[in-house]
Amino acid sequence: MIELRNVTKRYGTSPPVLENIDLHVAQGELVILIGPSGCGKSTLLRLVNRLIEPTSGTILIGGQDTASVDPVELRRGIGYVIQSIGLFPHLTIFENVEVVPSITGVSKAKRREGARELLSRVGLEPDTFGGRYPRELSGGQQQRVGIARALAADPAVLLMDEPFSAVDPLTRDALQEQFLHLKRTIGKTIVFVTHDIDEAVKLGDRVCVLGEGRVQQYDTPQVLLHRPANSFVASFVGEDRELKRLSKLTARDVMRSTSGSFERTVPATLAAHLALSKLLGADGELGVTDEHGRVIGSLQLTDFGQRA
Ligand SMILES: Nc1ncnc2c1ncn2[C@@H]1O[C@H](COP(=O)(O)OP(=O)(O)OP(=O)(O)O)[C@@H](O)[C@H]1O
Repeated sequence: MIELRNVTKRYGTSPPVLENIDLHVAQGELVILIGPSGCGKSTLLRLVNRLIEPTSGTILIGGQDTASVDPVELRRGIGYVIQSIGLFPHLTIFENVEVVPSITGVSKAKRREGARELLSRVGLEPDTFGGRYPRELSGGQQQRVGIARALAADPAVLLMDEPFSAVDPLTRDALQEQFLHLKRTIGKTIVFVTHDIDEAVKLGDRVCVLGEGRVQQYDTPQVLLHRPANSFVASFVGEDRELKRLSKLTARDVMRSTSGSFERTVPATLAAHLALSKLLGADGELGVTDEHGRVIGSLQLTDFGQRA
């Protein structure tokens, strides 16, 4: 769906920020861009919607070279959500969400219907929030409006630049959960920038680690955490990477199938890192039970290092 072919970007005469980048994002995929500050994450995102132009190389969306599309037209088909939300302060929440549909000539009734639907989807009750102004909303609520606005033009592609980084950890957690749910239902291709590895692991179908102008690794979170491609990635994902990896799995994913009776058991749906914690407090072995309480497997320490 989105393809970068041999893309290089340099600002002025400085060394390239991005050098010979090849990257493919499949239709409906959520790809996370992550890397140290200044490694070119936002630059890569802005190249996709042509807020900036590559020094060399080609960027395709849906097989079409973006250089051949009028930038304004291109951006109309790409939702863009940034950290400093950029809602219009003098417009109501409804009007903010309806900005693009009103430019493209959608009728007022249809616009409002769409805005109501989108606000509900991002967890804002339209009757409560639609008539308010941005200053009357919390940071997290404003961020939700930003997402609703980006979706209002029904773009095939969504670009998100650290959308949740300006809110407190609890709100961020709630936004992430809701966003995951939303993502499953909207079927958009999403490129999402973050500097937070936990967010990357939680949200990404695949994670692209950028550093020193190059793609250091582009893999699923599981592979990234279990088999970092080099020391740069290993140090970036952190010493606790195996625990992070387990947090994405359940007891069912790591158990060996067996029946029998066990003194201590955990449910199959328990996150694997929590099952490990229980195992460390138990003596040797744990049973794993299904939703009816039947033993379907067992866990030993050696089961936790196997899978990626
Ligand atoms: N318009 C510009 N002119 C010159 N240099 C720029 C410009 N925009 C970005 N840069 C430089 O390019 C590099 C990459 O910037 P970019 O914003 O893409 O990084 P980033 O990975 O998104 O960083 P952060 O995580 O800190 O937001 C930085 O060294 C930055 O100073």
